[in-house]
Amino acid sequence: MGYPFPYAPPGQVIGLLGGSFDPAHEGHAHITREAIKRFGLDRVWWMVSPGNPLKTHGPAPMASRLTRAREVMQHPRVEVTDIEAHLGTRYTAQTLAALRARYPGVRFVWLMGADNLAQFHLWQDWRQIMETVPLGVLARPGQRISARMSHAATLYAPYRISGRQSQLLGQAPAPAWCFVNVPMVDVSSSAIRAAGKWSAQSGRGDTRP
Ligand SMILES: Nc1ncnc2c1ncn2[C@@H]1O[C@H](COP(=O)(O)OP(=O)(O)OP(=O)(O)O)[C@@H](O)[C@H]1O
Ligand SMILES: O=C(O)c1ccc[n+]([C@@H]2O[C@H](COP(=O)([O-])O)[C@@H](O)[C@H]2O)c1
Repeated sequence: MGYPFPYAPPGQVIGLLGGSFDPAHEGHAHITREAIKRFGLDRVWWMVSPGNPLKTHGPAPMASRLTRAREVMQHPRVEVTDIEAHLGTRYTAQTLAALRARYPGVRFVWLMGADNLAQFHLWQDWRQIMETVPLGVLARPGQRISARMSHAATLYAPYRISGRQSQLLGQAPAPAWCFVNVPMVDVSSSAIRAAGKWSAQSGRGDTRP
């Protein structure tokens, strides 16, 4: 399976980090490195989204976001992709169904920052996602409590793997989720945009801190 779909043999554990990446920043790179370590992942694929269904503003063009993401994330075990644009999917449940059909035997783990767990119950078919793939959640500044108190965390409390056992997540049958309290990096794409360091039209910008 070639471009735009990375190769993955059956048995590999692939972390998927979906995001707008508008623009990508050190917070994304940091949680990716932590996820590889803490969840014992073979690889991580960034999936630069054609557009988050819950966000009202349109993101910068895909090409600019991909270019920036590849500058920010350079790691031998990470691929930056625009898979969803090629699959024609926007909703995560649809993306996961398409990927599982294309990669039989590959184990996918959905990765997210704690802010996304707090909102997860608003996603389309979120319970189906939960019942299909393990979920790896990484701490984010100001979001640890809301994530822990969230609807998803409460409903699926019996399926939580403790942070100390995070290495089990990749092989765990769904539903399974794990919150890891990693060191936090206080950066967001919205703060970078608000500081005028990323132009939504062209995607060109200076994202140096
Ligand atoms: N600093 C961070 N710490 C932990 N997780 C993060 C951080 N930044 C982004 N993430 C996570 O990365 C994924 C993609 O995030 P996204 O591309 O929306 O960036 P963002 O900084 O959250 O953007 P915005 O500020 O526009 O909402 C999400 O799961 C999000 O929770
Ligand atoms: O499927 C959904 O309903 C859904 C709702 C909100 C967000 N998502 C996905 O969550 C990921 C993070 O989105 P974002 O915009 O917060 O970076 C990205 O892959 C989105 O497609 C998915």
